[in-house]
Amino acid sequence: MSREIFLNDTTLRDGEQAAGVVFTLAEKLEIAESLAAAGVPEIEIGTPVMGAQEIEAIQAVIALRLPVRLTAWCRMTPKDLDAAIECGLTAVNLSLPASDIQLLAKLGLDKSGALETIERMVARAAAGGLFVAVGCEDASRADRHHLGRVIETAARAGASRIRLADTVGVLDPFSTFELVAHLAAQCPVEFEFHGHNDLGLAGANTLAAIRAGARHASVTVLGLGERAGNAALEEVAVAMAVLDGAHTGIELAALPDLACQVARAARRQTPAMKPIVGADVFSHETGTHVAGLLKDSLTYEALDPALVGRCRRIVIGKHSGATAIAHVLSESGRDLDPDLAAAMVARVRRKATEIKSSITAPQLIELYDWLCTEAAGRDLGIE
Ligand SMILES: CC(=O)SCCNC(=O)CCNC(=O)[C@H](O)C(C)(C)COP(=O)(O)OP(=O)(O)OC[C@H]1O[C@@H](n2cnc3c(N)ncnc32)[C@H](O)[C@@H]1OP(=O)(O)O
Ligand SMILES: O=C(O)CCC(=O)C(=O)O
Repeated sequence: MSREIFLNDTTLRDGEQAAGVVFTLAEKLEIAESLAAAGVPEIEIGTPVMGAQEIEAIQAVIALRLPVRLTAWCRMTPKDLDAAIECGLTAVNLSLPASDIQLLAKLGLDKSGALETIERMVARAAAGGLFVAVGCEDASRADRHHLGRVIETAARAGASRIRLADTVGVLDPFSTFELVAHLAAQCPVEFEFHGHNDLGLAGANTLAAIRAGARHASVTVLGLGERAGNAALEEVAVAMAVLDGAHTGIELAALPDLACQVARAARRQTPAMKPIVGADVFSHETGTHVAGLLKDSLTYEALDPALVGRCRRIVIGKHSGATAIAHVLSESGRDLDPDLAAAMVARVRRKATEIKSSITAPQLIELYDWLCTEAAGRDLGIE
């Protein structure tokens, strides 16, 4: 992909909206520093109108003078905008629902009222010298004609970017591609996609949006965010690198540590099979896979673990074959006698079934030593 793509991180805003998640001031500062060090170009750091504590945190992040754009989420109201200005922010995401259901039920506003609000509030923010992104909340359920008019109105009033949000996560990659291609083509300013993961599609939808023309995408570390979360920074950045050869400026090898840091601060467990950063995603147990991998790692790996600062792990367990077992034994200087291979595989399988787990290297050595002792006993005629 030749276009430059910007992955804008909203861990500190949408990520912290995940139920029960609270970052301390110190954690916010550390996360912001790590995001910047990892090459994230823009961080949405909070919601100024939440009050003094949030404003203090936003000001503290600003004071770090990180080499990134800092933005904050604001409802499209003077009160929210003033709170952002009080923080000293120079960029804001001014958000207004785009769908009828949200406009009417939440705000009691019709479409023309929404357009008037956008015109008035964007002009006000832009006149104050702010970089203005307009967030179209629930855009994926909005009327397309209205979305076109939102884009036109916001751009005319001085917005520099439009953010299309799939707020309740109802798009799929096909509908995302089609919608973004349609809107980005008529958008005279930058275009951002903000996906949610309610159907497990946020990452895929984000890639589809980028391929359809979005130059910006919202992401969060680990996909932390409202309900099922957002598109995960680590998944989108790595998928773009591996599938499209695209460079987002993100330091891929920094992502696992960043994920640990955010998981700790969020007090969330990272699932072992979470792509890129989960404990087991570069671990291989299955016999045929390990036999293939030992010949050429491309047989069973989408990416080289080293790309993201990780290591491949061969695990011995219920599904191991003789090649894997011989390989692990060789690491402790033991040669698996070909005559004992089938018996060793059977013992490993029995042991793994018994303990319902994988087998550690010391356990494997113990099994092998017993087998050798038994075999030697048989050779000597001792039963
Ligand atoms: C999809 C998203 O994630 S968008 C991001 C949402 N972020 C947040 O909500 C941040 C955390 N929220 C809060 O701290 C609080 O809800 C606050 C400070 C924003 C508002 O607090 P309160 O004044 O107590 O309002 P409350 O939460 O009860 O209701 C939300 C109000 O915002 C209004 N509102 C919601 N979205 C918008 C919008 N985009 N533009 C203008 N007004 C809006 C609602 O109509 C409602 O107003 P009402 O009280 O007149 O009915
Ligand atoms: O307002 C926006 O830009 C996006 C807000 C959001 O987090 C969402 O709609 O999911």
